[in-house]
Amino acid sequence: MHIGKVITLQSQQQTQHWKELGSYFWQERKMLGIVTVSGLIYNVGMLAGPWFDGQLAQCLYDIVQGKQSASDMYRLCLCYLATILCVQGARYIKRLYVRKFANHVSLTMRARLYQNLVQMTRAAIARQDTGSLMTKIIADIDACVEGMRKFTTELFDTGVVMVAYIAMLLYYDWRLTMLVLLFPPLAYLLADRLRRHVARAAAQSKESSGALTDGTLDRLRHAMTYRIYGVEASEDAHYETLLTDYEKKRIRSNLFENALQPLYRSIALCGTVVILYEGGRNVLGSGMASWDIAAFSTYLACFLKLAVKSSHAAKLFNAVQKAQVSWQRIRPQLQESAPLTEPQQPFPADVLTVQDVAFTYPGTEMPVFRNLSFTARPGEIIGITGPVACGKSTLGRALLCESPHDGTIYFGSQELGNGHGSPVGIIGYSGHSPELFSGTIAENIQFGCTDRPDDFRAVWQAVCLDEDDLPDGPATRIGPGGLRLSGGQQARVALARALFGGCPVLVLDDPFASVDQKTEARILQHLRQSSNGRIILLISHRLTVFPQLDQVIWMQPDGAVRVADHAALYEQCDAYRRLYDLQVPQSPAESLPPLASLGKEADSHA
Ligand SMILES: Nc1ncnc2c1ncn2[C@@H]1O[C@H](COP(=O)(O)OP(=O)(O)OP(=O)(O)O)[C@@H](O)[C@H]1O
Repeated sequence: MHIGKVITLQSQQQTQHWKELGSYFWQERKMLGIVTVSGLIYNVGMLAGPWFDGQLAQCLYDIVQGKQSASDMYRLCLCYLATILCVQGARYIKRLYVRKFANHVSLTMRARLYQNLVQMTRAAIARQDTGSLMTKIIADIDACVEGMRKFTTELFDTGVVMVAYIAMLLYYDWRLTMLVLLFPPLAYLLADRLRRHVARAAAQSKESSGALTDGTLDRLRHAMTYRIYGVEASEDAHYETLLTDYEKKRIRSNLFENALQPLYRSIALCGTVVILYEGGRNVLGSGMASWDIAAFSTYLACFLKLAVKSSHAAKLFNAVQKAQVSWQRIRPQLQESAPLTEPQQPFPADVLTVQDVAFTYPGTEMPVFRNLSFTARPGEIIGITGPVACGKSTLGRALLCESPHDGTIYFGSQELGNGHGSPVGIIGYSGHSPELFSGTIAENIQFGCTDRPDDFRAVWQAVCLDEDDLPDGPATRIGPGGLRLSGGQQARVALARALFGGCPVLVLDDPFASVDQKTEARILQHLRQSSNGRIILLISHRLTVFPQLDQVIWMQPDGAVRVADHAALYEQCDAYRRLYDLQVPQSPAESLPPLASLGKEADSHA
């Protein structure tokens, strides 16, 4: 009963696989219609070749015997030529449309893959080696499409034509045909035996190619580090190992793929010996049938073509097997993905409510933090801090809801998605890496929001970029990854982009790590003045400005969290007090003016 269920489930899955694969054929049905018509003309027309060969041989014999003249031969040649032109024309159309079909399928698959990859969560991306992931998936798509192309081509070039050839052979001598047709199945049998090895060799070659891509990227990315630490030689030796492994596996895979073809062909061609003997007897009148030279010639030509075709069929099995293996691997990446949601801008300011949130990394037991509850009102700035590796960045990323967490996070009355990302346009994020694009500073800041040029100046000033000596101001080109800017400038451009984005909640992970304390205080003052009700969650190691914040989340290495304002935390939490005093020894908490009053001061100056 149990086994029965398993088999039913497997066959249902198999049917689903074929349905999904079949949908690609169905999408291209118009092209496949043209392929079918031209394929039938071409393949049925292929029978004309052996027939004309036989007729020409017979005509030559008759001319020698004086039964026919040279003009008969010319007429026959002209007919042959016209038939070849028609057949080859149909072949050209068929090939052209099979290629077009394969290209369309490849593009559809790549577009789906792209949609799925860009919608992968950060956690899922982090679990994969991007180099080998891309190499494997693209190679799998190519193998799958190649299998579909070969299948479509060979369905006509091999399938239809073989049926036609067999019919013709049977017509000439059915007993001899039954005998010689024993050989091609032997070639299939061998191909079937070897196909698993072929697929395995191809998979190993692909894996090795992925490892080599990763190795190359790693060697390039960390070239300077390897040089500084004197490990270049050992890294090069490791790279050499990868290269050798790739070479071995590639050769093995190529051997399996190409060297078997002549073997299949030789086996299929063994029937020729039998035809030469038995066919000769037929012509001499002592065989199983009575033949003239035309019949002998046509039969032999027909069989040779059939044998060559049957060796193609063996190769086709390998291609289809490879395509099946590739399809199973890429299928999850090719599922129809939800369309990307358009950002619903602007989301009005609202309250952020975090209730009993805990986060545990997949594969680990202990939560990085637990029981986190707080409410942030519009305009509030909330500091997040704690000892090294206590989970500050993890909390920042958890608020983006890309990985599943316990508890709930609400913005106003809307619950933010748990594990599939919060709706676009609510939470803005600026992480450790500035992720700048080559282009101008303005293009980086206005990224995705080019339709709001007026707000640009306010953001430019808020991050103190107006105080920097930039050669072309906002039009300064920053080079790939922003390499022409200092670390502090890169951090401020990334911050400006997050501010310009207009999300009502901003998570800023250590945005002031590369700026001096004066600039940090000034930026914070600007943020407060121009908040427009935006909630800012500020992750930082530096506590200098924390007395000015509305709330502080203190994270402990054991996963416990405390939420209070600076004064209360300073009073009640020894670890927080010690850290704060270490950084700001001479200034007790009360001595700093609250940030709200700084805003008012600035207003009154204005
Ligand atoms: N992808 C991950 N999978 C498993 N554990 C992780 C992952 N990322 C981080 N961690 C672990 O989670 C803990 C918190 O890391 P996190 O980067 O959030 O700390 P942090 O407080 O931001 O660190 P820092 O003070 O260095 O900025 C660390 O113990 C870290 O090893």
